[in-house]
Amino acid sequence: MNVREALGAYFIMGSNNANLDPLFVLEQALKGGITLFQFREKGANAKVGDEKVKLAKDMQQLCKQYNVPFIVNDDVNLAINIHADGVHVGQDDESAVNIKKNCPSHFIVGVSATNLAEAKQAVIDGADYIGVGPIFATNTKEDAKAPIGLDGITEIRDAVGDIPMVAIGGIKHEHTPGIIKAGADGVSVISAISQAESPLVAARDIRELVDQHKSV
Ligand SMILES: Cc1ncc(COP(=O)(O)OP(=O)(O)O)c(N)n1
Ligand SMILES: Cc1nc(C(=O)O)sc1CCOP(=O)(O)O
Ligand SMILES: [Mg+2]
Repeated sequence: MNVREALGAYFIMGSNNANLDPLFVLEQALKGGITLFQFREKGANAKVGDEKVKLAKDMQQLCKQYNVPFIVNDDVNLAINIHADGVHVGQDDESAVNIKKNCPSHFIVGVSATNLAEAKQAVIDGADYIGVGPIFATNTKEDAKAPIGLDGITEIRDAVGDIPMVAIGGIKHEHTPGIIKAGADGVSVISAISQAESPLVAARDIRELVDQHKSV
């Protein structure tokens, strides 16, 4: 997998993020052209145990049909057990160093960074990509840090070289050109697609802007 390309239109969702059937929403997003999907099942009433595994597998199957890589948030064991394409971990999750040590080499490990120091450390730890944010204020993640804005993206890009990097937090489709111009390889969204009147149109709008503004 070309990670930088995959980061272009990166959709994240769990059952809590959509008012409609999450599998319907995911299929709409896939039809709209998302390039990567992260299964993030957390928050109040999040599915656990067998129900979580079933939803993950159903979503993974859909992603396979559309040839879109499937990443699991936080839950490294789940990612390994269902043969996901990778895992995304934050500062309070299992360390990238451990995951890299114990997982096959094709397994993609994404790491969150909310500031320059965390971004530099993620590179040292061997992250395959970094997720930087929040760029703007967001209501989707309760424990989100203070927004770093577009300048925050550029500051991190200038310091970390060319590691694949995606921006996250409060992003709407119209932010895409500015985010890519600031130095990110793509945009990562939850509500901009999952809460949209048409997830398909929302995904398509983001994908088109990514394709217009991304140089690779
Ligand atoms: C692409 C991407 N970037 C950042 C995050 C946030 O990860 P984390 O800080 O571990 O927070 P949770 O998502 O686990 O609440 C992400 N999931 N994806
Ligand atoms: C999952 C997540 N991580 C963030 C971070 O800053 O690391 S912000 C965030 C929520 C993104 O949701 P929305 O696109 O609806 O704002
Ligand atoms: Mg996490």
